[in-house]
Amino acid sequence: MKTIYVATTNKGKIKEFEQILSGLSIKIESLQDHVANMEDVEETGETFEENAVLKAETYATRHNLPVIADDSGLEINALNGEPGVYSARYAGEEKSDDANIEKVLAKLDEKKADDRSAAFVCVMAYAEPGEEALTTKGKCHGTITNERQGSEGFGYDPIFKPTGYSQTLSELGPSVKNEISHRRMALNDMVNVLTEKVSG
Ligand SMILES: O=c1nc[nH]c2c1ncn2[C@H]1C[C@H](O)[C@@H](COP(=O)(O)OP(=O)(O)OP(=O)(O)O)O1
Ligand SMILES: [Mg+2]
Repeated sequence: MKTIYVATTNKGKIKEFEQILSGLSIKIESLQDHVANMEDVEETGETFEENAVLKAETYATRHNLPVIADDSGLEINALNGEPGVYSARYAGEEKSDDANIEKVLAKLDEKKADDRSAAFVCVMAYAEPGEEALTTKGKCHGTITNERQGSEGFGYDPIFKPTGYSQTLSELGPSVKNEISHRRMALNDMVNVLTEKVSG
Protein backbone atom coordinates (compact mmCIF):
# COMPACT_ATOMS: atom_id res chain seq x y z
CA MET A 1 0.00 0.00 0.00
CA LYS A 2 1.17 3.55 -0.66
CA THR A 3 2.59 5.72 2.11
CA ILE A 4 0.14 7.83 4.10
CA TYR A 5 1.38 11.07 5.65
CA VAL A 6 0.44 11.75 9.26
CA ALA A 7 -0.50 15.43 9.39
CA THR A 8 -0.04 16.60 12.96
CA THR A 9 2.10 19.16 14.77
CA ASN A 10 2.02 17.01 17.92
CA LYS A 11 5.11 14.82 18.45
CA GLY A 12 3.33 12.70 21.06
CA LYS A 13 0.68 11.74 18.52
CA ILE A 14 3.26 10.87 15.83
CA LYS A 15 5.05 8.49 18.19
CA GLU A 16 1.77 6.72 18.97
CA PHE A 17 0.84 6.44 15.27
CA GLU A 18 4.23 4.83 14.63
CA GLN A 19 3.93 2.41 17.54
CA ILE A 20 0.32 1.45 16.81
CA LEU A 21 0.80 0.98 13.07
CA SER A 22 4.21 -0.74 13.16
CA GLY A 23 3.93 -4.22 11.76
CA LEU A 24 0.76 -3.39 9.82
CA SER A 25 0.48 -3.19 6.05
CA ILE A 26 -0.06 0.57 6.21
CA LYS A 27 3.14 2.59 5.81
CA ILE A 28 3.16 6.02 7.38
CA GLU A 29 5.50 8.97 7.46
CA SER A 30 5.30 12.26 9.33
CA LEU A 31 4.12 15.02 6.97
CA GLN A 32 6.22 17.50 8.96
CA ASP A 33 9.36 15.50 8.12
CA HIS A 34 8.41 15.18 4.45
CA VAL A 35 7.56 18.76 3.44
CA ALA A 36 9.66 21.88 3.85
CA ASN A 37 7.25 23.91 5.94
CA MET A 38 4.03 22.48 7.24
CA GLU A 39 1.87 25.36 8.37
CA ASP A 40 -0.77 24.76 11.01
CA VAL A 41 -4.43 24.51 9.94
CA GLU A 42 -6.72 26.75 12.00
CA GLU A 43 -9.21 24.57 13.89
CA THR A 44 -12.45 26.47 13.39
CA GLY A 45 -14.83 23.51 13.76
CA GLU A 46 -17.17 22.94 16.69
CA THR A 47 -16.74 19.16 16.82
CA PHE A 48 -13.85 16.69 16.69
CA GLU A 49 -15.27 15.41 13.37
CA GLU A 50 -15.31 18.88 11.79
CA ASN A 51 -11.75 19.66 12.87
CA ALA A 52 -10.34 16.26 11.86
CA VAL A 53 -11.93 16.56 8.40
CA LEU A 54 -10.78 20.17 8.07
CA LYS A 55 -7.18 19.22 8.90
CA ALA A 56 -7.09 16.12 6.66
CA GLU A 57 -8.69 17.76 3.62
CA THR A 58 -6.65 20.97 3.92
CA TYR A 59 -3.28 19.22 4.32
CA ALA A 60 -4.05 16.65 1.56
CA THR A 61 -4.96 19.32 -0.97
CA ARG A 62 -2.24 21.76 0.11
CA HIS A 63 0.57 19.19 -0.22
CA ASN A 64 -1.02 16.95 -2.87
CA LEU A 65 -0.55 13.83 -0.74
CA PRO A 66 -2.78 11.25 0.99
CA VAL A 67 -2.91 12.25 4.66
CA ILE A 68 -4.35 11.15 7.96
CA ALA A 69 -5.17 13.70 10.66
CA ASP A 70 -6.37 13.26 14.23
CA ASP A 71 -8.52 15.62 16.26
CA SER A 72 -8.80 14.58 19.85
CA GLY A 73 -9.43 15.77 23.37
CA LEU A 74 -10.74 15.18 26.84
CA GLU A 75 -14.44 15.38 27.82
CA ILE A 76 -15.08 15.77 31.56
CA ASN A 77 -18.65 15.12 32.68
CA ALA A 78 -18.64 17.46 35.71
CA LEU A 79 -17.46 20.27 33.39
CA ASN A 80 -20.23 19.66 30.83
CA GLY A 81 -17.82 18.09 28.36
CA GLU A 82 -15.03 20.66 28.72
CA PRO A 83 -12.28 21.00 27.58
CA GLY A 84 -13.59 19.03 24.56
CA VAL A 85 -12.54 20.45 21.20
CA TYR A 86 -10.68 23.20 23.06
CA SER A 87 -8.43 20.68 24.87
CA ALA A 88 -5.19 21.90 23.26
CA ARG A 89 -5.93 25.59 23.88
CA TYR A 90 -7.82 25.27 27.17
CA ALA A 91 -5.44 27.49 29.16
CA GLY A 92 -4.43 29.68 26.20
CA GLU A 93 -3.09 29.77 22.66
CA GLU A 94 0.40 28.66 23.69
CA LYS A 95 -1.01 25.10 24.05
CA SER A 96 0.82 24.24 27.29
CA ASP A 97 0.12 20.73 28.63
CA ASP A 98 1.11 21.83 32.17
CA ALA A 99 -1.17 24.88 32.16
CA ASN A 100 -4.06 22.84 30.71
CA ILE A 101 -3.72 20.21 33.45
CA GLU A 102 -3.61 22.93 36.15
CA LYS A 103 -6.78 24.47 34.76
CA VAL A 104 -8.67 21.16 34.72
CA LEU A 105 -7.64 20.34 38.31
CA ALA A 106 -8.51 23.85 39.51
CA LYS A 107 -11.96 23.75 37.87
CA LEU A 108 -12.78 20.37 39.39
CA ASP A 109 -11.60 21.65 42.83
CA GLU A 110 -13.67 24.80 42.45
CA LYS A 111 -16.77 22.72 41.69
CA LYS A 112 -15.94 20.28 44.50
CA ALA A 113 -16.91 17.68 41.90
CA ASP A 114 -17.47 14.17 43.26
CA ASP A 115 -17.99 12.88 39.75
CA ARG A 116 -14.55 12.83 38.13
CA SER A 117 -15.55 10.62 35.19
CA ALA A 118 -14.23 11.60 31.76
CA ALA A 119 -13.43 10.23 28.33
CA PHE A 120 -10.72 10.78 25.75
CA VAL A 121 -12.14 11.06 22.25
CA CYS A 122 -10.27 10.75 18.95
CA VAL A 123 -11.58 11.26 15.43
CA MET A 124 -9.29 10.11 12.60
CA ALA A 125 -9.76 11.54 9.14
CA TYR A 126 -8.14 10.21 5.96
CA ALA A 127 -8.16 12.34 2.82
CA GLU A 128 -6.73 12.27 -0.66
CA PRO A 129 -6.15 15.55 -2.54
CA GLY A 130 -9.45 17.09 -3.61
CA GLU A 131 -11.49 14.21 -2.14
CA GLU A 132 -13.86 14.10 0.80
CA ALA A 133 -12.36 12.65 3.98
CA LEU A 134 -13.26 9.30 5.57
CA THR A 135 -13.54 9.30 9.38
CA THR A 136 -13.45 6.87 12.29
CA LYS A 137 -13.83 7.51 16.02
CA GLY A 138 -12.44 6.02 19.22
CA LYS A 139 -13.13 6.59 22.92
CA CYS A 140 -11.34 5.72 26.15
CA HIS A 141 -13.30 6.06 29.42
CA GLY A 142 -11.78 6.83 32.79
CA THR A 143 -11.49 9.27 35.69
CA ILE A 144 -9.48 12.39 36.49
CA THR A 145 -7.02 12.00 39.38
CA ASN A 146 -6.55 14.62 42.14
CA GLU A 147 -2.98 15.32 41.10
CA ARG A 148 -0.47 14.51 38.37
CA GLN A 149 0.94 10.98 38.44
CA GLY A 150 3.65 9.69 36.09
CA SER A 151 5.78 11.22 33.39
CA GLU A 152 5.26 9.32 30.13
CA GLY A 153 3.00 10.27 27.25
CA PHE A 154 1.70 13.78 26.59
CA GLY A 155 -1.24 16.12 27.10
CA TYR A 156 -3.60 15.09 29.89
CA ASP A 157 -2.07 11.58 30.34
CA PRO A 158 -0.70 12.35 33.87
CA ILE A 159 -4.21 12.96 35.26
CA PHE A 160 -6.24 10.33 33.37
CA LYS A 161 -6.80 6.91 34.91
CA PRO A 162 -8.48 4.57 32.41
CA THR A 163 -11.38 2.43 33.66
CA GLY A 164 -10.14 -0.88 35.08
CA TYR A 165 -6.64 0.41 35.93
CA SER A 166 -5.23 1.88 39.15
CA GLN A 167 -2.60 4.04 37.43
CA THR A 168 -2.71 6.97 35.02
CA LEU A 169 -1.88 6.63 31.32
CA SER A 170 1.45 8.32 32.11
CA GLU A 171 2.30 5.67 34.69
CA LEU A 172 1.01 2.80 32.53
CA GLY A 173 3.24 3.87 29.65
CA PRO A 174 2.98 3.33 25.90
CA SER A 175 2.69 -0.47 25.88
CA VAL A 176 -0.59 -0.32 27.82
CA LYS A 177 -1.81 3.03 26.49
CA ASN A 178 -1.46 1.99 22.86
CA GLU A 179 -3.59 -1.12 23.46
CA ILE A 180 -6.54 0.72 25.01
CA SER A 181 -6.45 4.36 23.92
CA HIS A 182 -9.01 6.36 21.95
CA ARG A 183 -6.32 6.77 19.26
CA ARG A 184 -5.79 3.00 19.06
CA MET A 185 -9.54 2.36 18.69
CA ALA A 186 -9.94 4.99 15.97
CA LEU A 187 -6.84 3.67 14.13
CA ASN A 188 -8.09 0.06 14.30
CA ASP A 189 -11.26 1.10 12.52
CA MET A 190 -9.35 3.28 10.06
CA VAL A 191 -7.08 0.40 9.10
CA ASN A 192 -10.19 -1.69 8.35
CA VAL A 193 -11.76 1.11 6.32
CA LEU A 194 -8.58 1.65 4.28
CA THR A 195 -8.03 -2.07 3.73
CA GLU A 196 -11.57 -2.40 2.38
CA LYS A 197 -11.10 0.68 0.23
CA VAL A 198 -8.02 -0.85 -1.41
CA SER A 199 -9.52 -4.30 -1.92
CA GLY A 200 -12.99 -3.11 -2.85
O1 LIG B 1 -3.78 10.53 24.07
C1 LIG B 1 -3.85 11.62 24.65
N1 LIG B 1 -3.30 11.80 25.86
C2 LIG B 1 -3.32 12.97 26.49
N2 LIG B 1 -3.86 14.09 25.97
C3 LIG B 1 -4.42 13.96 24.74
C4 LIG B 1 -4.45 12.74 24.04
N3 LIG B 1 -5.09 12.92 22.87
C5 LIG B 1 -5.43 14.19 22.84
N4 LIG B 1 -5.03 14.83 23.97
C6 LIG B 1 -5.16 16.26 24.27
C7 LIG B 1 -3.83 16.94 23.95
C8 LIG B 1 -4.24 18.22 23.33
O2 LIG B 1 -4.44 19.14 24.38
C9 LIG B 1 -5.59 17.92 22.69
C10 LIG B 1 -5.49 17.54 21.23
O3 LIG B 1 -5.67 18.66 20.41
P1 LIG B 1 -5.54 18.52 18.82
O4 LIG B 1 -5.92 19.77 18.20
O5 LIG B 1 -6.23 17.26 18.39
O6 LIG B 1 -3.99 18.23 18.60
P2 LIG B 1 -2.74 19.21 18.59
O7 LIG B 1 -3.19 20.62 18.45
O8 LIG B 1 -1.87 18.88 19.72
O9 LIG B 1 -1.99 18.79 17.25
P3 LIG B 1 -2.61 18.73 15.74
O10 LIG B 1 -3.90 19.48 15.74
O11 LIG B 1 -1.57 19.36 14.88
O12 LIG B 1 -2.76 17.27 15.42
O13 LIG B 1 -6.12 16.82 23.43
MG1 LIG C 1 -4.65 21.08 17.05
